[in-house]
Amino acid sequence: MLSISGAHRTLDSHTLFTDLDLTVRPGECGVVIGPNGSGKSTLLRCVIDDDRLDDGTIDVFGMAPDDRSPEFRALVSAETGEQASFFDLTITEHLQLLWRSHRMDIAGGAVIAALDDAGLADLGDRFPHALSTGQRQRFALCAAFSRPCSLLVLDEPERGLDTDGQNWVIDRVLTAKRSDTAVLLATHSPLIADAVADRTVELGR
Ligand SMILES: Nc1ncnc2c1ncn2[C@@H]1O[C@H](COP(=O)(O)OP(=O)(O)OP(=O)(O)O)[C@@H](O)[C@H]1O
Repeated sequence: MLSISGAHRTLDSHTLFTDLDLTVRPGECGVVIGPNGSGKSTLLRCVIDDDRLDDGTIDVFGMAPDDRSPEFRALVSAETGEQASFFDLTITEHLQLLWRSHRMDIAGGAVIAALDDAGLADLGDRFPHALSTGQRQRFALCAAFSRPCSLLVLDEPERGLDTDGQNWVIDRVLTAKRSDTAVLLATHSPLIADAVADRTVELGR
């Protein structure tokens, strides 16, 4: 379970959120909405230990956010638009590397099937820098969706995606929920929010 309690964060003397509580149980999706600059990414960054609350607590399946901890990183799969890539590895090789790190079986056609599911079946031999914006986003999400986790954190997964791509995101989030993954998602897409949210937090009000 993800439990955010009494969360407070001020940046440059501007309070982004205060006394914020949010609980997301396994199989549920918490959606964070609000205008540009309202603090959605900041909240998600606090959950994955890219930023720290000024006050309050975050509990991720019994752990405080700690990106130095292999146990914490095993719990959380995040796509926040800041993925680095190797210049000379194809997207298939990136996925194989990620899956090996999580002790997943890369034999057989599972990697190809995951790329196919993301609409990238014909692009497995491409380098990430040779993909379009939407294709790169599909690849980043494919990586986040395909590795095991207890909490999936997605920051504006709709970035660069066409309507088919947004429906794919919805499908993947609903699949994650069915497998008892907790999902925390920030979005500007009413299509995605309405389809997946069990509870919604609105920032900037
Ligand atoms: N590293 C930083 N240092 C100072 N201010 C920052 C930093 N990162 C973000 N901010 C500011 O914090 C506020 C919240 O930013 P954040 O990215 O969390 O908003 P957001 O709701 O995700 O916005 P968007 O919808 O545009 O993605 C903004 O005013 C932003 O300029």
